[in-house]
Amino acid sequence: MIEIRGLTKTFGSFQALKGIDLMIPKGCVFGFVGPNGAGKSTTMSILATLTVPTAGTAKVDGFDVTVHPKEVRKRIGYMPDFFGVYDQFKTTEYLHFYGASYGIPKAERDELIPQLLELVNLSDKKDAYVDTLSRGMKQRLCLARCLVHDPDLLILDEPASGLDPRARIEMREILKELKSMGKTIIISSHILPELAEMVDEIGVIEHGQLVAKGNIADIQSRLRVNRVLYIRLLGDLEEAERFLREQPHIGRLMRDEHGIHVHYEGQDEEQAGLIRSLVENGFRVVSFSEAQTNLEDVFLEITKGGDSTQ
Ligand SMILES: Nc1ncnc2c1ncn2[C@@H]1O[C@H](COP(=O)(O)OP(=O)(O)OP(=O)(O)O)[C@@H](O)[C@H]1O
Repeated sequence: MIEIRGLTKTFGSFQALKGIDLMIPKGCVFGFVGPNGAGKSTTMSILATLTVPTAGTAKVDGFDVTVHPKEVRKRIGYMPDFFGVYDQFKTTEYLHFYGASYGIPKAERDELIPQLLELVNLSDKKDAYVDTLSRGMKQRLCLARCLVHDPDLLILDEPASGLDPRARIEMREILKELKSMGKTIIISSHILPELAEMVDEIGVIEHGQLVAKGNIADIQSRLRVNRVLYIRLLGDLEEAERFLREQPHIGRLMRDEHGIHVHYEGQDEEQAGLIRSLVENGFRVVSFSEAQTNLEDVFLEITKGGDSTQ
């Protein structure tokens, strides 16, 4: 559905995108993550045909965004990271306005708009003025607007930004429903653990370069994100800590009242050996557990710079 090759964008002498390659298959929900200013919005704006790339190509469903922008626009719904001001409109009028600009006849819109309002849980606000809606409601209305012409691809720039936890959950549920309708979705966000629950793949962008791509488990194993072990022990914890420091693959250690948190760089085999040597050396191990690393850890690991991203 999306085919990006060598995409570059410069603003004056500043290179916002430095040759991005990215393929996103049909039906995929793709999470685009990266720190502020990394180039997410610029990439999305190019896909939405609103920004012209300096070099490289971007295609949507086979159509090049610069050569066939009209074909691209028919196939995409774009939600920017700001909400335009249309405060004189009621929600229904707002959707009619967008529907009409896509050339959808009035009779069709009359049928479609209540369905869209229902999909985004705004049926009870159909006669409300847009400026009286809460931020979460405006975001959902904006999403409904993107769907008015039934596009195959949704480009959503930070749709959950500024929403409270309940509104974020509502947004997530709507996105799940859109996924089940077969839409391809590219979504950017800083709310990484939330993204993890709904995306099939993530791409991490930093300083205008794609530094990692794949499903979260793949990226974790490729980056060898450190495991964090928690070893609960009876007896002298200080002595256990000294012993652990001398073992291979041990990173940072942190002791609490009952045990020791260990940042561990070894694999399963070595980890099994570590348990054995603790026991063989007389340490009374009560439990040995492995904390799950989450997307937040992955993100920090990737964007800390250095060779971990290569
Ligand atoms: N029109 C412009 N003129 C000059 N610089 C720009 C322009 N648009 C974007 N930039 C710069 O390009 C870089 C990438 O911006 P972009 O908005 O794509 O980042 P982002 O990853 O979406 O960040 P955020 O998460 O803060 O929205 C930034 O350094 C930004 O200042």
